[in-house]
Amino acid sequence: MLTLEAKLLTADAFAPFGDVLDARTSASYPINAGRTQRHHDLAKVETLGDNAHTLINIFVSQPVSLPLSLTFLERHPQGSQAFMPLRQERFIIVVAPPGETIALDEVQAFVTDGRQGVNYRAGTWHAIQSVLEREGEFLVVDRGGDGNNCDEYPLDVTVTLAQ
Ligand SMILES: NC(=O)N[C@@H](O)C(=O)O
Ligand code: NI
Repeated sequence: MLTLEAKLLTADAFAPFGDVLDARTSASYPINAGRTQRHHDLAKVETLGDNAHTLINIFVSQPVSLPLSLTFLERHPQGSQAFMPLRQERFIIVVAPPGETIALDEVQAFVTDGRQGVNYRAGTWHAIQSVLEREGEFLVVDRGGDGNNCDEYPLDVTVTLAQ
């Protein structure tokens, strides 16, 4: 059993796994006669394989309780997957670098602050959507197309919040 304390999410710490989406820290430029700031091209959407195309989805998730017990991580070998909260929900992230196996010492846990989203790059091992405290509504951008795009890796992980 692997026990992890979730750290506050930062772009640097998350860099091996993908991108952090955050309008407070990303560059932007004015459009629409200055009425809008465009935070442009924040993450790389990957859609690989036959008939690959981008999906725009909304996930409505029920909250998880802490400590969070996981029995597997999953990956999407043919595409990235982005989660952006629509109502400033916080969520737990558990990730491991892409690869055919997962080294326990490479598994990391994070918690978002409500204004952050993430984009898992293709192949990054991750826990399924785990929103905290209340029902969460997330814009999700990921890959549609032919073939399998979801592998599971059995792994027992318990996650708490760092005090
Ligand atoms: N299965 C699905 O669409 N969602 C998962 O990939 C997830 O990361 O929540
Ligand atoms: Ni996923």
